[in-house]
Amino acid sequence: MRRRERPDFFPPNVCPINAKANTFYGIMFDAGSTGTRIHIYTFVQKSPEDLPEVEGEIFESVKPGLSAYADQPEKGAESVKTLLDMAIDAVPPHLWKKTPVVLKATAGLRLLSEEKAEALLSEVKEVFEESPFLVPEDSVGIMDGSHEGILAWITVNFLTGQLSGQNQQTVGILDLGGASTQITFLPRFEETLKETPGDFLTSFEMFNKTYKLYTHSYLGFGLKAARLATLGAFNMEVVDGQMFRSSCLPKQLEAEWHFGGVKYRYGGNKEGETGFKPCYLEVLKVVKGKLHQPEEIRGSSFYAFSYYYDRAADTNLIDYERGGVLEVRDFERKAKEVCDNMERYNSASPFLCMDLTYITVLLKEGFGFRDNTVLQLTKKVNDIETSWTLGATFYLLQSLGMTY
Ligand SMILES: Nc1nc2c(ncn2[C@@H]2O[C@H](COP(=O)(O)OP(=O)(O)O)[C@@H](O)[C@H]2O)c(=O)[nH]1
Ligand SMILES: [Ca+2]
Repeated sequence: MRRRERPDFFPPNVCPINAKANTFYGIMFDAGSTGTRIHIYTFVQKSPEDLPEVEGEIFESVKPGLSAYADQPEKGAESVKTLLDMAIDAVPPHLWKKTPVVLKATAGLRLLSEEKAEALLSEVKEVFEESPFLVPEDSVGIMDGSHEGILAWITVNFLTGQLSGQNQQTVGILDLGGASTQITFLPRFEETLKETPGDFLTSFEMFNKTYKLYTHSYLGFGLKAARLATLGAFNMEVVDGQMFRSSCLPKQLEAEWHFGGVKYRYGGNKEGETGFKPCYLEVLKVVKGKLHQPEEIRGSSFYAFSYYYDRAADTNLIDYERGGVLEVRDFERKAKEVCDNMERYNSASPFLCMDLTYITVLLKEGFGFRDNTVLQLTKKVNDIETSWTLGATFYLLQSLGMTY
C-alpha cells in the first residue's frame, strides 16, 4: 500500500490539529466527458439531529476527460492518480482509512463501447486500491443518468437551505454537460405527475425524507455532442478527410476538432448562408420533438450551471465569478448578436454562435420554457461547487452509515 510522509502543509480548514472529533471527509471524482475533477469535502456533524455541515471543499480538475483515453486506459488512470495525490495531502493521515473515495463517470463513458469503458474503470479501481483511503464496493463506475440530475438537485437545494426545516421551497435545476444534459425538479401539481412518462419520475430518499422528482438525462444533448449533431457528425463513422459544414460557423473557417477520441474536420458554409436564422433552423432539427415538455416548468424559475454558466459568462451576460440572473430571451438576444456578426467575434471560440443558438433552442423548443422564464446562473453557493458530486457524497456517506 502506498504511504506518504506526513505532509507539512494543510489548508487551515483541514489542518489535523483543528480537526474535531465530529469532522469527516469524503472524496468524489466526477469523470465528465470534457474533464476529470476531484472534490474533497470536509463535513462536520454538530449533532445527530442536524444535517451535516459542509465545512470546506477542495476542488481540482484535469483535461481531457477519461473517454479521451479510450485506447490508453493506463494513461487515463494516471490522470486520476495525479488528482488523488492531492487528497493525501488534504486529509489528515489518521482519517485516511475512514475516508471513502469514489469515481462516477457520466456521458463520455456512456458513449464508449462497454469494453473500452470497463478497461478504463478497472485501471482506475487499481489506483484506488493502492491508495490509503476507504474503497467501498462499486467505488468506480458509470452513473445512472437519472442519478446525475437528482444528486445535482440535492446539492443545490441543500446548499440553498431547502432540505432542512419546514417551509421547503425547492428549486429545479438544469445541467448542460459536454455529452448529456439534465433537467430535474420537484413537481408541485398533480397534473404533472399524471402526464409525465413513468421513467421520468424517481423517488429518492435523502436526510430521512422521500422526494418524488421529475428528472431526465438526455444522452447526446450535451453542448459538444450537440455541435456534432448540428454538423451531422454525431455517432457517424467518420471517413478520413470528411468535412462537416454549418451555417452556425464563420464562412471561411476550416479546422479540426477532437472529441471522445475521434478527430472531426469542420467548417463554415463557404458559399451558402450563415447567421442566426439559418443556424436556428439547423439546430432546431437536432432538438425538435426530442424532449419531453412538462407544462409546469413554463412558469417557474430554475438554477442553471455548467455550460449554461460558461457561455453566459463568456459573452458577459453574467459576471464570471458571481454569476447572475437571466431570462431565456437574453440567450436568444446574445445568439443573434454573435451569429449575425461572426467576424466581430472571431477571436472567441468559432462555436460561440452555434453554442448560444443551441442553448436558446434547447430551452425554448426543447424543454418548452417561455422567453421570460428566469434562470439563476450559479457556479457556487456558499463557496461550494454546484455539482452533483456533493449530493453523491451525501448518498455515499448515508449508504456507509457515516451519516443518517
Ligand atoms: N459548477 C461546476 N461546473 C462544473 C464542475 N465540473 C464540471 N463542470 C462544468 O461541466 C461542463 C462540462 O461537462 P462534463 O461534466 O465534462 O460533461 P458530461 O459528462 O456530459 O456531464 C463545463 O461547463 C464545466 O464547467 C463543477 O464541479 N462545478
Ligand atoms: Ca457533468
